[in-house]
Amino acid sequence: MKDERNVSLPNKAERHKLFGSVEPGPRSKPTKKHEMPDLQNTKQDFLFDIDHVGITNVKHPVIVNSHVTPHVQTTIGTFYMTSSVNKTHKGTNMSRFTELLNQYYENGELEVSLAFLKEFTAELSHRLEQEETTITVEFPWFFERRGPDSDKPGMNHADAKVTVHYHQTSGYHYTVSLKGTITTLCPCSKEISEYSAHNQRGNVSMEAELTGDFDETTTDWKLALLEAAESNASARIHPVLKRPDEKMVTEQAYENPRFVEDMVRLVAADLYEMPFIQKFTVTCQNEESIHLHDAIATITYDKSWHM
Ligand SMILES: Nc1nc2c(ncn2[C@@H]2O[C@H](COP(=O)(O)OP(=O)(O)OP(=O)(O)O)[C@@H](O)[C@H]2O)c(=O)[nH]1
Repeated sequence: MKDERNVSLPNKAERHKLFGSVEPGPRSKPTKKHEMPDLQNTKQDFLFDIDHVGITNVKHPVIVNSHVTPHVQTTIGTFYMTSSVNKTHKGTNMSRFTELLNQYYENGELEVSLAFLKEFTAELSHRLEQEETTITVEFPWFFERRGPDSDKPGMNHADAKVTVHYHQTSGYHYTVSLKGTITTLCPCSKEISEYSAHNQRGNVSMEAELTGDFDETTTDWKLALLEAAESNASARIHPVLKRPDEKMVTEQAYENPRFVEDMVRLVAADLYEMPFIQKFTVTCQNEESIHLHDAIATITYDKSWHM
């Protein structure tokens, strides 16, 4: 009996034609770079200066250094790279962003440090002949976490983000962010219930503007922000917990109940005490275990308000 599933295939070129591919049409435009019009470099009055123009959502392998284990990690960075454009220029030269990124990568220098990003933004500003450049890199940061009793290790992670803004006359400006995860136990539930208290996974997001003299060789900003969130939580999150560990974190959470309001105020106090932070925003969002909705609280504070 004939097998209906057997088909007689035309070759690949014929298949492409079958599905709509056509022969190339006549070519009239130049193919050599020096003969091509360079629209983005047109100079005339284009009405407005542009604050930021460039490329975003660029994924690239990067190296992250950390003051805790693992000290060096390769991860994926998502880049946002822009320059200013003066109103006398039509546009920026977008190929130069990824061209420079690749150049640093090939030289083995593509690490997410303030030192690297300072060099990158200044070089980009020079190559684009523009006054200001901004680079933001978002990346997952991994850190080892051990069980509180068993000392068994595992890997946790937090979402990190760093922005360096360069201006040819006023210099550099740094902003860092970290979103970490914690346990919170509800103080109200503990107070009113005969037994137990509901608890939840809380997400603490911190964004901080660093002072110009911040020294990344002595302070790991990722670790400082993580500690601000975790040390004020009902309990830390762990990848590996044996029963004695589980008992410890459960009891610790019961002894340290926190509302979202408590969390943002306690984290704000720690960030306020860090001399290398100029301004910060902290948000705590709890994935409530007794609701479908989340609870949320935010504080923004600028130390210059009270100078
Ligand atoms: N300015 C601008 N460029 C765009 C836009 N959309 C795409 N392009 C990019 O234009 C780039 C090519 O322009 P340039 O980077 O100036 O290329 P080029 O002139 O050959 O490069 P240089 O010799 O370095 O000046 C490509 O990388 C495209 O991605 C846009 O909206 N604005």
